[in-house]
Amino acid sequence: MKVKTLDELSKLADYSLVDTLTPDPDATHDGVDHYPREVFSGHYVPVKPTPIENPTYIAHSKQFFEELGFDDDLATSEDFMKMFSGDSSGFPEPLKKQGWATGYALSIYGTEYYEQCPFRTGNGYGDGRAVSILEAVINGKRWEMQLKGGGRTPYCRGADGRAVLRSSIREFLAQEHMHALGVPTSRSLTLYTSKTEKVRRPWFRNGSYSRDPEVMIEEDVAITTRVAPSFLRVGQVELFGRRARKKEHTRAMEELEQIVLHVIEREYKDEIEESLPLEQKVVLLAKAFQNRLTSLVADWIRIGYCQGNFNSDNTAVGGFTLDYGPFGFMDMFDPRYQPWTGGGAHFSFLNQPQAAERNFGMFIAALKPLLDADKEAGQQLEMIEKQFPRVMQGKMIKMWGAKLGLEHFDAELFNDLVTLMVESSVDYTIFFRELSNIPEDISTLKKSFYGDANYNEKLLVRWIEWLERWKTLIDVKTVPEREKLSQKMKKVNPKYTLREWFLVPAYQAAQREDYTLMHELLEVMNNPYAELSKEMEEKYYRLKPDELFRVAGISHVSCSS
Ligand SMILES: Nc1ncnc2c1ncn2[C@@H]1O[C@H](COP(=O)(O)OP(=O)(O)OP(=O)(O)O)[C@@H](O)[C@H]1O
Ligand SMILES: [Mg+2]
Repeated sequence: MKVKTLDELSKLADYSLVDTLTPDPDATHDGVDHYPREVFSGHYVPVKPTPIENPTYIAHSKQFFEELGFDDDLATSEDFMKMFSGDSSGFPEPLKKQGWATGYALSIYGTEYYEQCPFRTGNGYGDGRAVSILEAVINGKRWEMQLKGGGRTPYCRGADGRAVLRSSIREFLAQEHMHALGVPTSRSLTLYTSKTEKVRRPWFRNGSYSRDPEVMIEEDVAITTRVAPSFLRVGQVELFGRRARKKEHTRAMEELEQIVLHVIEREYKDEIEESLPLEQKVVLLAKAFQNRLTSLVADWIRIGYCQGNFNSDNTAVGGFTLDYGPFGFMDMFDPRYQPWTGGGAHFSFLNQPQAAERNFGMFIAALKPLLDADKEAGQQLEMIEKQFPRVMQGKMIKMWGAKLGLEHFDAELFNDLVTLMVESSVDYTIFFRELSNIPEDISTLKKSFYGDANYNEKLLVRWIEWLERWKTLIDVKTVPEREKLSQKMKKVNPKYTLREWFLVPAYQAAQREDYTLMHELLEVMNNPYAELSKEMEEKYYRLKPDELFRVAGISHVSCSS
């Protein structure tokens, strides 16, 4: 039975888990709480979303609707549209008219920060424009639904609480693409925009090469609803860990314990036995999260994804991708690829394992106060922390092995490949996809070369030698064996990734109310491993045109909101 109406959807609401948490004792009763203020305690602030004006439908994820059992017509029905564009006035029972926003702490590459909060205490930092409005159990699975751009909360830090159409389209498409790539992620439900409500954002002049934004532009606002088992972040656990460590208030330790048990219930229920004592649960949680986080980062690298802003508050404790802000899918292979001008080298492409380790370290630090009385558990936690590089390395080796179709990873072959890829300026996606065809010679691999590598005899000779060595290692003797390996490699080496220069014309057209490109991208990027039509191949399986390199807003972004 499909969910066809908001009434039917409301029957699936189940706030029983969020209701076990502690609301901010200073919160207003009506949820009208839209100015920056310090929130000293509690796990969330009840807050009403602010609807966008005259919401217009742009897209919903058909695939995700199908998975949830939602009828497609729901996405354009009046009351559903109202709900997911921020208007809670007409909600049927038992839906809550107030949503909730959560506070979190920030650390960047393993250092605690407080300055990002207007009060310099960390008490004003959290979901500034993300408002959760529903927790529902659908076909036995619990989902939280969150409006991004749903208006100001006490954590808005003076900003407008909105997301613009440009960034919302990027996020909407990227989430579904990531899922199709087989990488854990929050999902996209719907995307609505307003043609009358606008906000101003710093941006670049057309065709500019500037690293920093040069002008203020006016943009349409939009709301994407994202969906996940929870939106718990490392930064959130950190907030309570810091408060407990500093004994900031009498309930600080209790609130930390509550949030940690909540994390287990929401994200690790199947892996951690309910009846265990708290200390053991904490140790198992650390281990389980380490396992997920390391797999996630290896997956990002497999598909050429750089998160750009991999702070602890952008790290989901459930171990999935969250916050599609200044992200990017790499074109030309560069170990130091970083699409965000504000991001720095520590969050660059091949440094993501190290950044993950730092975030993991902050997670461990947040858990520590709970183990003060149990020395042995404390030591186990430290052991787990120390194991991070080894676990991460293991996942990386497995991933590179799979990308190369090798049973046993060969470090020398791999290192030589990285050197060659850098020296030849190779398109990351096209190279591995072409290699997955197990080519006779290097002629098809050359499709992935940018620049002059094609005319560099010495380099070509090295490529020929490298390919020969690779072939001896993959050891396929018969045609069926070769076909089998090729198919296997094509399942880990996508043909299509959501490059920024595909996104730009799609959101530009959307600003003119032309959504064809956006829908085409949704279709193509939902099938990233497939062989699609010749037309799609010519459009989306090709090198980035020369003239788009270094162009602001295409090769790098400054602001994502
Ligand atoms: N327009 C805005 N209004 C209010 N708060 C904002 C706005 N833009 C960003 N923020 C807040 O700034 C902080 C850091 O920004 P970041 O880009 O990580 O967040 P985001 O893209 O809004 O977040 P996320 O996807 O992680 O919820 C977040 O707390 C976010 O809520
Ligand atoms: Mg964020």
